[in-house]
Amino acid sequence: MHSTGGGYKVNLLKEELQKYKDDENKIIMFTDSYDVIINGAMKNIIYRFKQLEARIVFSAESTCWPDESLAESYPATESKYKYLNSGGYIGYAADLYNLLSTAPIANKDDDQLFLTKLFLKTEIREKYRIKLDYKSSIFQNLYNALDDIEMRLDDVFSYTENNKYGTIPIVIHGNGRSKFALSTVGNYIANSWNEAQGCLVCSENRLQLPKDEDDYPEVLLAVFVSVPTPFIEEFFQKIENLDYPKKKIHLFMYNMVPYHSEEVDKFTSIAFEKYSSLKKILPSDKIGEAEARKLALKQWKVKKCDYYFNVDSYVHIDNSETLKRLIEQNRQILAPMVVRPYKAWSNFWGALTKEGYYQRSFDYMSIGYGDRRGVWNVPYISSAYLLNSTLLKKHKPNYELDDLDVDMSFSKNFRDQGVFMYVDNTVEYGHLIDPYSFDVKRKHPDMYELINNRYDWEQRYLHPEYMKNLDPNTTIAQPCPDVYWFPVTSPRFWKELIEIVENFGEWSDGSNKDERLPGGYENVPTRDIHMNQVGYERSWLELLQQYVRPIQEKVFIGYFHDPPRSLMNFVVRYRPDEQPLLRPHHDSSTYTVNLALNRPKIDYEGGGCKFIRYNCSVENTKIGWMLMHPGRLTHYHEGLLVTKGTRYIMISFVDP
Ligand SMILES: O=C(O)CCC(=O)C(=O)O
Ligand SMILES: [Fe+2]
Repeated sequence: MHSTGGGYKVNLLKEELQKYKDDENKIIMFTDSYDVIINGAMKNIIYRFKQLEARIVFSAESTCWPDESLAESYPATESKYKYLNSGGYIGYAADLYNLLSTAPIANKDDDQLFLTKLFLKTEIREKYRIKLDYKSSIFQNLYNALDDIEMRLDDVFSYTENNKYGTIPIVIHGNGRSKFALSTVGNYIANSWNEAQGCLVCSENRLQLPKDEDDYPEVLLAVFVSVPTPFIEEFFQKIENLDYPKKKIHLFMYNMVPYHSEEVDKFTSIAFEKYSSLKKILPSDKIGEAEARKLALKQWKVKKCDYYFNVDSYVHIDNSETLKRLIEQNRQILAPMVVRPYKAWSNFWGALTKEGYYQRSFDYMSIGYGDRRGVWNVPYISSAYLLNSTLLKKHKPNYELDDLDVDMSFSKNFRDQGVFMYVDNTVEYGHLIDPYSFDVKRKHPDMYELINNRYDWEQRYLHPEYMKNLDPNTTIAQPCPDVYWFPVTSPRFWKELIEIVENFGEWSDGSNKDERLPGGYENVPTRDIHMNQVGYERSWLELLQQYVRPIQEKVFIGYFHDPPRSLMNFVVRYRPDEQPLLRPHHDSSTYTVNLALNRPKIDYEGGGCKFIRYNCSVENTKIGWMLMHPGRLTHYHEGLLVTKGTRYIMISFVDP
């Protein structure tokens, strides 16, 4: 407002001041409004004004604007905030009226320039005892001052402290390019959030969904599969689980990844009957993402839906209440906060660099980790968000701004229009998948996601009972002396691991000659496929480190080796007509792990592992359960004869 048009503010104020032009005791404060937050009581403002011993006080800032050349005419001061800012001032009515009447100002003129020129005239300055608020006792202009201020949160009152001058300013002004900093501060001050009660504004202006589901607002649910995404089955399952009447949802399904066609079809063929309508864009339609997003918005209008709920394929909506809660929160643009588990990557930014890219805000981690909960005004959201159709009256989403990608365009478009975007972490809504290194050329690529998407990998591939192993009260089973036995992987893991190796298919020939080994010789050969042949070595070693090592430390006490080292990790295949058994031997390992990948008496007959020194065999091996035993000296062992079918096991020689 400082540029053309600021003069209008002065003229309006002057007109209003007419009423009090002779009042020498009435105190009047003027502030801008759309970029100002007042965080304190009137009596405190008056108290501080009186302490400044002036008739008129202007707010001060560190940049001389709009006419830099006036800087040298300013009175000398130690303060960093040397220059007048016209966004806030306070004074006695009569003095203010007379000051503003000293000279005329056109509506289109710059108010800051006008007031600066008055201030710079010594006789006027002295006549009205005009001072600048050098220490931000009342006014804090945020531009170029963000390093001077710090958010202070206490049990009842949140405030910004000016560290440079030890003051607690009351009128906070997001001047110039500090608008987003003001929004950040505004998440806390003016009774928005405090330490004791958390978010105070979250319960304001909420919307109550109707009792009868038939009266629920209609939602355009736009699902975007734009990149190959791990754990897409679970993604669709969670969409399906959303607790919202499907007949009130119009579905827009965009898929541009041929690999996901099957899952998308599976989902939409069921969705087709349940949802109010379905529009589907397939890879063969050859429609780019930005274009598709435009079509989705169009569909929103065609179907006249009250809301637009965007969910990208790498957002798992774990909380089935999400859609309802977002609607109830009643904002124009609201994103459920989602974060990559164990990482700091989320679907919002707390602050922006000058160039408009990501910057970590002072509260980013507290919000991301959920230490602070609320509904936060932020400069960037993506991936999952609810738009209210009231937005469309004045504003249009735009996914194609300048050369920016769709997400950057989306947020920048609203920032530029001054529309606030919020992210909600009042509860857990879900989490983000990291699609970055997902390689769909592999067989069962999700199996390879232990490192990048550990949380989801565990949900799908870790044995449901695994965690119990770690409970100090759980004794690990010991079918033979110093042979431990525990569940590690889920049924799906063994099924897919077998399919990975069988799909690869290049089983060793079972002879002593083995080109895959450094010496080229295997003393006790098996028919096997090594994990490095199917690209699974890194994942498997991670599995050993994350899930096997803790149990090793529990049962073989005093032995620590982190990470476990293992050069030989392989799936063994026993068949009556191929290699049906393995003769007695020692392993070249400190300890060996032996994971059963299929079921005795169902998938094969015979088989098992016998520990000769103890005359003890484990034949009733359990799928997904792992045997762990010392490799040498005491645990001389053999693989027992398989008489029918195929037996698969996964072996590692740990710390050879
Ligand atoms: O068949 C078994 O369970 C034992 C396999 C084994 O000892 C090995 O591969 O070294
Ligand atoms: Fe062995």
